[in-house]
Amino acid sequence: MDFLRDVLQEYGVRFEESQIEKTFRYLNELLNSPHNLTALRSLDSAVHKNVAEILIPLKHENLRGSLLDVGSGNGVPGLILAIFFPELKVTLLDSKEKAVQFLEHVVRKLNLENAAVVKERAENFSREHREEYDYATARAVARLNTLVEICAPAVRIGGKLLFYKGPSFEEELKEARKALDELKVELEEVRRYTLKTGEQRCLLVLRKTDRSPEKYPRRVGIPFKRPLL
Ligand SMILES: C[S@@+](CC[C@H](N)C(=O)[O-])C[C@H]1O[C@@H](n2cnc3c(N)ncnc32)[C@H](O)[C@@H]1O
Repeated sequence: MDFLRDVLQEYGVRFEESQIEKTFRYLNELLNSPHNLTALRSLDSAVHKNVAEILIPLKHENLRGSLLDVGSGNGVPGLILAIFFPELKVTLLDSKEKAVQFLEHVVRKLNLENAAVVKERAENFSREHREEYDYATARAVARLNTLVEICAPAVRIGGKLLFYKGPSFEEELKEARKALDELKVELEEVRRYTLKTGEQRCLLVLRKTDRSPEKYPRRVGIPFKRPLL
């Protein structure tokens, strides 16, 4: 736990002791999970990539309201955000059974009252929950044009989409022009940062400016197979 505390302090992330304890329990569950839900094998890299990477670009914010994490998988970023922003109500969405089982197990073990797990495809969920959420988040789920299509319809006008990306984000932004335009989303800010591991990361902050047309998202699989270009 000291290592986790030290790393977050080095990055200037503020925390309470109970959040460190919950995060440590989560990381242990993840690294010992029989479901093989992470490529990370050491606590060291998990602290940087699954915790610090998520909190660094949000360290000056106090997120509150409702948040939909699309393709939560091993719980990143949704579970971490639920731990560090207790005033957020987080929906952890994934379509895979083994991810959902793991997420439900961790939510129960950590007694995380502000997180709920849903097994569904994002294309269906966003269509059924139009304009409901203050935030949508995702990491390592799809390219930006696909993400915008499957996430934006669930976000309210004025709400934000927060996407964690690597150095290829500029190319993805160019490719997503049509998707942003069609789904009524604008790029607000790019928060770039470097992890102590040397990796360059960024958080794309986008804002929804108007209702997304009813025809989006298209049916399951199409935003991935035929992304808006
Ligand atoms: C590579 S994992 C990333 C997990 C986590 N977000 C992270 O950053 O480590 C991608 C996850 O997205 C989920 N996923 C992909 N497409 C999806 C969709 N259309 N609807 C719901 N979940 C989806 C997959 O089941 C998988 O668990």
